Amino acid sequence: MTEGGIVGEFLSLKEGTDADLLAMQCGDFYEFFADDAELVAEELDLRVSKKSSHGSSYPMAGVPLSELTPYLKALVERGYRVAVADQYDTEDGHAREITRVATPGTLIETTEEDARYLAGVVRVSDECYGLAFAEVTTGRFLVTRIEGEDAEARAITECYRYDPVEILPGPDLREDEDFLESLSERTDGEVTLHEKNAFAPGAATHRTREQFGRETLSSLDLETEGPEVRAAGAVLSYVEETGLGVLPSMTRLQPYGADDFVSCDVTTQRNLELTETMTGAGRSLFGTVDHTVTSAGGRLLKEWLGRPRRSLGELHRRQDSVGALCERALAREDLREILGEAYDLERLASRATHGSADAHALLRARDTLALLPEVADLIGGDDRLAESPLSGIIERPDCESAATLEKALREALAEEPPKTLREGGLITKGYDAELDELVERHENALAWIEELGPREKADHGITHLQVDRNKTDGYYIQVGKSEAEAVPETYRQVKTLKNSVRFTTDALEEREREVLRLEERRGELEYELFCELRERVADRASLLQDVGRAIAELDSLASLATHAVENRWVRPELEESRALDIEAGRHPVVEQTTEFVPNDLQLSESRGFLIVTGPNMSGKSTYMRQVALIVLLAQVGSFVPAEYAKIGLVDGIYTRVGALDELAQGRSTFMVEMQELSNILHSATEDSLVILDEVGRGTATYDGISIAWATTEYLHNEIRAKTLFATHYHELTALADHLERVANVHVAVDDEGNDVTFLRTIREGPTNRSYGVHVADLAGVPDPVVSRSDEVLERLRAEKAIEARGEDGGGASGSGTQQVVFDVGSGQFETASTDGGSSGEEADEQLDPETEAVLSELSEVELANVSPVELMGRVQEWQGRVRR
Ligand SMILES: Nc1ncnc2c1ncn2[C@@H]1O[C@H](COP(=O)(O)OP(=O)(O)OP(=O)(O)O)[C@@H](O)[C@H]1O
Repeated sequence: MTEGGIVGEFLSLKEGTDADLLAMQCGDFYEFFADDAELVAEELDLRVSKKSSHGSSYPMAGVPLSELTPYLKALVERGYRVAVADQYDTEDGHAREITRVATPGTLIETTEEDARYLAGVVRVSDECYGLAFAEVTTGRFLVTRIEGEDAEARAITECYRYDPVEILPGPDLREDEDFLESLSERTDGEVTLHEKNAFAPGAATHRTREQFGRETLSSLDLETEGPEVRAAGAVLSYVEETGLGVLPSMTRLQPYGADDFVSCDVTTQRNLELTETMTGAGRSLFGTVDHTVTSAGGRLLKEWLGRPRRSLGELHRRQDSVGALCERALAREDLREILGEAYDLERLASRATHGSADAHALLRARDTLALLPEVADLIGGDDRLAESPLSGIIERPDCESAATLEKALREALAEEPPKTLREGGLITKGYDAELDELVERHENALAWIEELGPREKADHGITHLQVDRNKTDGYYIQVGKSEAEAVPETYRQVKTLKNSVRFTTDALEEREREVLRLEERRGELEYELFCELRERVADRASLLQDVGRAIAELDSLASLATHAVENRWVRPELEESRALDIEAGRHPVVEQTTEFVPNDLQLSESRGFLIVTGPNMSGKSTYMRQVALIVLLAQVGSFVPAEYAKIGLVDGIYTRVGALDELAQGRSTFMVEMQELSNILHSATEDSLVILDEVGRGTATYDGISIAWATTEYLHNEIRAKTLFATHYHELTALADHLERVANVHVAVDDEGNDVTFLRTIREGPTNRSYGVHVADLAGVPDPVVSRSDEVLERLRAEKAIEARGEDGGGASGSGTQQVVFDVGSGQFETASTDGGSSGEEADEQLDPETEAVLSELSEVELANVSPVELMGRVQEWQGRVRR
């Protein structure tokens, strides 16, 4: 350190932290110096001034103490990690030390409704990952282990699901650029390289035990030193290191297993537009079904949509609750009205433990706790709701303790406290005897001063006299200039103004000192009492979290019920089977903006694979997504857009549809398509739902058909997953005749005359033609091109340049053209030239009679009855006849 003084102190503190910026308290301001000042000024539009220190001049930018929070938030949201150094008194002046580092994952002062997860990711081997997700604003703390061949992809999917704002990769991952790149493609999280030791098995286990209790790991069946525990330990150490003091709000370690939830990989979540649309425009599923009235409810509903469940019991519980709320419209509206008053208790709990909750925050906690009995009465007072699982939800938190805490807050807090914490006015009368006495003395002293003016006026006959107070002069008696001479001797002049003179007296000064002393003492005592109260609330963090969670759950369920009623959704029958039976199903998002044509779907043990054909734009994709979304909603516990639905539970939903966003990233569409296909073929099981839209389209036709063909066979024969496959390759429709569980459906169009009308109705069987040229016309392609396309199409149709051939060998016809036929029996393409006669149907038809006769004799030879010599003679004879 070369510089001394305040800037020297700043620079030396800065050197000791790996944060990007340092905000250092200097009296009533947090100051940034040198390069930091320039950068912060630029980012936040602050004024830069100059600070001279030890003969040099440095840029300086500052924000008042009370305004640090919004500035910190803005800097952190722009990706900076900001260290904060606070000032404290020492015997010979002040000293400063870094008390916390604000980073994306540990920013508690957020106003965003979305969860802000901090993730730890540990890799033990290619097939074993441990993950921890902590939300410092609510104290949630989840861990999971992912094992198996596709562990990496699934670990990334988990990260996508929680969309962490900050990620701490373990020691084995930080060098793996491919992994880090995938992570940054899939999430917006900042990657932070936290110290390697924090991930060490022993240290991490120790820390996790310290946080959640010694026995927690074994009671939760978590392996000591396991990868998820290592991730958890690292996250805890990071939160501690950033100095936020929110660790106490992390009260519960929640392990979860992949088997609890329906697998729904990143691609599928994006394709189905669960929480965001692919183009950024329009509504996502969440945007459509979200009617929650609290931010915690909204967060939970979003989480539910991203995490459909596999447990019939849990789903039935949610359905029963939604069902009861659907039936009781008035009670539902009352419930939503009460919940609408609730504040985010989970976040309040974190702010209390962090020490950043002010009196208004505690009042909000109090008011929200007070809603609990109201909600319980409402549910208990309605038979239908009372017998539903809703009553279990409201009884889950410890209502008695909640009432006690609410009472304590009611008895302590003043109704309209000031925003600041050190000026008094926070605590209500009757809470603390010492404070009451102080307040009384303070009020008496103030009353004495208040009465001083009228008293002096009366005693000394002065008309223009008033007693007032300001910052520089303190209390004073102000007398009009004309009467200034008439004041008694006890008055001492302190200031002369244009029209008046200010005086003080010994008695007033004494009272003033008393008032100031009492004010200071009152401020201190109230602050102490407030901090005690806040600590008491912080100690009950887990109670607040429970109540907050119950409110969020009720809100999400009421939201699902509201949407179901408003949109005539029905309760699906759920069962453990392979059935999927949907009558008059609709797309939950498209139905909001379109006169939607409902469609059915039937899948069963014997019919598990649908090939969906139909013209472009007819509605194939919409139909398939609608099916996937209905299944997903059913496994969230929601009602579904249909007249009737029976859903056999699935263990995963996999989709392969357009790849808009990947295109924007400049990757080859076909490559992406094949990677996605590969993921599906690796991950899907017999119990999964697979949606394939146009697989193989991005490459040459033959390659495309071959891949589509082989994929169908593999899904049908090996994986046996429930599948919907939309294709423009009509050749594939022939598969229905050959693969037992494959059936064809098509989207019907009415093409009477020259016009094509999309009927949007799904019918059994394959479509007989495509309507691409018509869509080109609709899209405004110039007329000459459209009419020429029509001509070319007619020719191609007449000549049947590509068509399928079944095992019976029928199907192809025509003459004089090159034929490409697909032999269903062999699964191979054959190219046949009708004049060349090398192979295929056309060649057969053109054989001359002599050759035909030879072939017929050949086929009749019974090898067992012919000697080799005789056979050679006959072959020689046949050759002679054919070669002629
Ligand atoms: N059942 C329906 N009722 C009303 N409108 C529908 C229905 N199905 C689809 N649509 C509308 O039809 C349009 C085309 O649908 P979609 O994209 O599903 O067609 P597609 O057959 O998959 O097209 P392509 O083959 O070109 O990908 C969309 O705008 C959609 O909103």
